[in-house]
Amino acid sequence: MKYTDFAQGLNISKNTGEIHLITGPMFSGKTTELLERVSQEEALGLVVSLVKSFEDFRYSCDHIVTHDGILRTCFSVAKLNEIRSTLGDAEWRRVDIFAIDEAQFLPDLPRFCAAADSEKKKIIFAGLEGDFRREQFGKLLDLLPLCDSIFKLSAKCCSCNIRPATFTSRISPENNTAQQCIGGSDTYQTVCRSCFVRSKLFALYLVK
Ligand SMILES: Nc1ncnc2c1ncn2[C@@H]1O[C@H](COP(=O)(O)OP(=O)(O)O)[C@@H](O)[C@H]1O
Ligand SMILES: Cc1cn([C@H]2C[C@H](O)[C@@H](COP(=O)(O)O)O2)c(=O)[nH]c1=O
Repeated sequence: MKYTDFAQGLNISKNTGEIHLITGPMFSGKTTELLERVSQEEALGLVVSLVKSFEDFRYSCDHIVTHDGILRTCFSVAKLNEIRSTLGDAEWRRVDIFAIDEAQFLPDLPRFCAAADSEKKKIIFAGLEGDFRREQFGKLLDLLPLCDSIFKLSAKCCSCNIRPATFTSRISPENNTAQQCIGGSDTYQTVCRSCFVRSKLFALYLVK
C-alpha cells in the first residue's frame, strides 16, 4: 500500500496509530521525503510536530534541513521522552503526527513509538538503518515489525557513478572508527554494493 493511502485513511477515521519508516544511505533524500510527507499531512489539515535528534547540528540546532537547504523549524531533543513535557498536555493531545529526523541517534525511539501509537498518533521517522560498516545503527530496525510502511531510498554511487548507492562509506575510516561521527560529504560518500565490497577488500590488502 502506498504511503498516501494511509494519509487519506487517517483523515477519514482516526481509530489507530501508524508507524512509517523512511531509510537509505546519506544523501538519498530521506529528509526531503520526510518534509514532503509533512506538507501532504498539513494539506489534509492534520497537526504535525517536527522533531530531530540534537546530535545533528550540521546545518541548524532547531531546524530539520535537507542537504539542498529546504528547512522547517523543529524541536531538537536528546531523547524523545522530552517531547511530551516540552509540548505540554494540551498541545500533545492536539498533535496528530510526529515527524522525526535523524532517528538513528534517538535511543528511546521504540519506546516513544509504542507509546505514541497506543495514543493513536502517527509517527513518520527517517534515519540511517546502517552505519559506515553496514552494521545496525541505533534502534530503527527494532521497529520493523511494528511499521505500516518501510521506504528505502538510494543515492548515486560516488565511486562508479553508474549503479544506485545503497550504502554509506566513511572517507578515511582508519582515522575514525567510532560509529557516531557527525559529518557530510567531507566525511562520507554513497556507494553501491559492488564498490563497497571492493573498497573493503582494498583496505584488507593495505593492512596485510
Ligand atoms: N555530496 C552530496 N552527495 C549527494 N547528494 C547531495 C550532496 N550534497 C547535496 N546533495 C543533495 O542532497 C539531496 C538529498 O538531501 P536529503 O533529503 O537531506 O538526504 P538525506 O536526508 O538522505 O541525507 C540530494 O537530492 C542531492 O540533491
Ligand atoms: C554513515 C554514518 C553517518 N553518521 C552521521 C553523519 C550524519 O551526521 C548523519 C546522517 O545524516 P543524513 O541526514 O543521513 O545525511 O549520521 C554517523 O554518525 N555514522 C555513520 O556510520
